[in-house]
Amino acid sequence: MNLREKHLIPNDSIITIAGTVGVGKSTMTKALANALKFKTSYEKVETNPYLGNFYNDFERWSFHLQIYFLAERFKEQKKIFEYGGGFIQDRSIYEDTGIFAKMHYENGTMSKTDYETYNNLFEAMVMTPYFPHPDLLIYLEGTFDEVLERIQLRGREMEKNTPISYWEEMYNRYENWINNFNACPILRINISDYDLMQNEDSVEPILEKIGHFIQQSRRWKSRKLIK
Ligand SMILES: Nc1ncnc2c1ncn2[C@@H]1O[C@H](COP(=O)(O)OP(=O)(O)O)[C@@H](O)[C@H]1O
Ligand SMILES: Nc1ncnc2c1ncn2[C@H]1C[C@H](O)[C@@H](COP(=O)(O)O)O1
Repeated sequence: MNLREKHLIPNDSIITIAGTVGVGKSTMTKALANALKFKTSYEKVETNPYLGNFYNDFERWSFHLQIYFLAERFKEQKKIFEYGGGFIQDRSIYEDTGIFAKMHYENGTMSKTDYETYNNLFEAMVMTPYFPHPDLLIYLEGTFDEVLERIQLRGREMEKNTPISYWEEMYNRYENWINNFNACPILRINISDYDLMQNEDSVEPILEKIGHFIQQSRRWKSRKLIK
């Protein structure tokens, strides 16, 4: 029996990993996909044509970057839908609007008109049959110092050169966002409770929780359909 069967995780599940920059989403995506033999949907950083410019000049590039991310994520959503699930997704589409676009608008680095255009597009895209809401959103959390250390260690120059206050504001916004999030079920995991770098088996307790959560939420959904 494989790990997916052992933990009763349906093979059409869609699991999305959320959390602030550097917290460990890509690393978790890879570990879960390996353990479950699921496909992955990554956020591509190296090939993003706007990201470097954006970090040099938020005001000039924030709208372009949001549109780019939205298009990329929508293509990924479509792919997940066409495959019929069985995916681990590195970052949710909800974070683009709920964290990044909002933060830049509220800080004056995205204009009101651009923000409204972006939000209208987002709403129109999410209201389509191509948009499967995940079975589960895994929210990774740690202390701000841990997150900052990981950003420094990973060493992307554009992120290292960004003021610490930017990461601190994002960290606080994430806390607030997750406390009010209700688009799909959430599993919160503290990054000090596992260590995928030292011990790959530390993913197993997480699989157990995932299985439990998805079983519960699918039962709840089917009861809602019967009613
Ligand atoms: N469980 C972990 N223990 C220690 N370091 C980790 C762990 N997960 C990720 N890291 C490290 O933290 C940094 C950021 O991780 P990454 O997965 O790229 O984060 P994200 O995708 O959330 O930006 C990387 O250098 C990665 O090797
Ligand atoms: N929607 C976004 N707006 C601005 N910046 C974003 C958005 N989504 C991701 N990013 C940035 C943040 C990081 O520099 C890279 C990759 O994020 P990570 O959390 O490391 O996967 O893209």
